[in-house]
Amino acid sequence: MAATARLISDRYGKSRVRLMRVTRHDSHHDVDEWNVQILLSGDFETAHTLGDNSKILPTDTMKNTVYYVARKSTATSMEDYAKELVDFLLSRNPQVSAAECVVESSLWKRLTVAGKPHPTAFMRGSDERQITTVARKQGEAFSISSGLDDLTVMKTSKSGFVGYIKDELTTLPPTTDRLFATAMRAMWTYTPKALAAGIDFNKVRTHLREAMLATFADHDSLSVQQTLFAMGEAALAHTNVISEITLRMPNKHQLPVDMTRFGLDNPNHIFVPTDEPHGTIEATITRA
Ligand SMILES: O=c1[nH]c(=O)c2[nH]c(=O)[nH]c2[nH]1
Repeated sequence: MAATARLISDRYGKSRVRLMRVTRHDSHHDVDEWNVQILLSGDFETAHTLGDNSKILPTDTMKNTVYYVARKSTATSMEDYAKELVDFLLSRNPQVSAAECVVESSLWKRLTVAGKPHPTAFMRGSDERQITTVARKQGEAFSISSGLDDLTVMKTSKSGFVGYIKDELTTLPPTTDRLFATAMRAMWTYTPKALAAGIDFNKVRTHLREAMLATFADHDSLSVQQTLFAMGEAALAHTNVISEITLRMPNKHQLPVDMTRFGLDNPNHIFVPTDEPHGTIEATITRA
């Protein structure tokens, strides 16, 4: 019988493989909590069309590989760990043409006990997650994007929004003094040149995060769009190891409460925090 359908693209793998890594130094321990996804592309057509699994590495084996490579690895960054995982899978599986690994790291902070950081006790940090996507095709170089998500920040000054389109559906009042709250996502792409030369991924991440947060705090914001661009510009100005950055900043509106009903004024004092609906502002920024 003639085929009635054709496979255009496919990949498969394991998602949400959770891993806690404890690095034991004599004086203290360090912990990393990672959520790993690994996806493979390659010669898998007959698995889809004929049910032939002879070229299929089971996703269960991929899950085991995540733990195996973590046990063997001495990588101090999730980027370097992900490179090892991708290389391990590519080198043992000629049927695989490309592998992509995404690692998301949750924050654990050292517990403070009697005013001192505890060497072996930790507290879950904020919702912020650190992210990396590491991919490689057989015989080619790595491509790596890293970033963070759900970094929730707010500023209570230097934010306004005026001069926008007004039509018969406009109800938003203009303001030169509002709260600006967001849970930002930022993903930046490393240049091939920097990747070939070697990168201290943890150091770059710390510095980019600080540069963006400093801009967020001090920027005289005429809109989320303008501040987002300024933050991306600051990140690019900070280091030449990245070529572009994509920022997404939901506008977590804080609505001033109408107090006139109670005979009170409200000089930007009492707000209702809202999660939804929220504005979504995103942009990708590169060097001019
Ligand atoms: O900074 C903002 N950008 C917008 O596009 C927008 N739209 C809106 O209703 N409020 C805001 N604020």
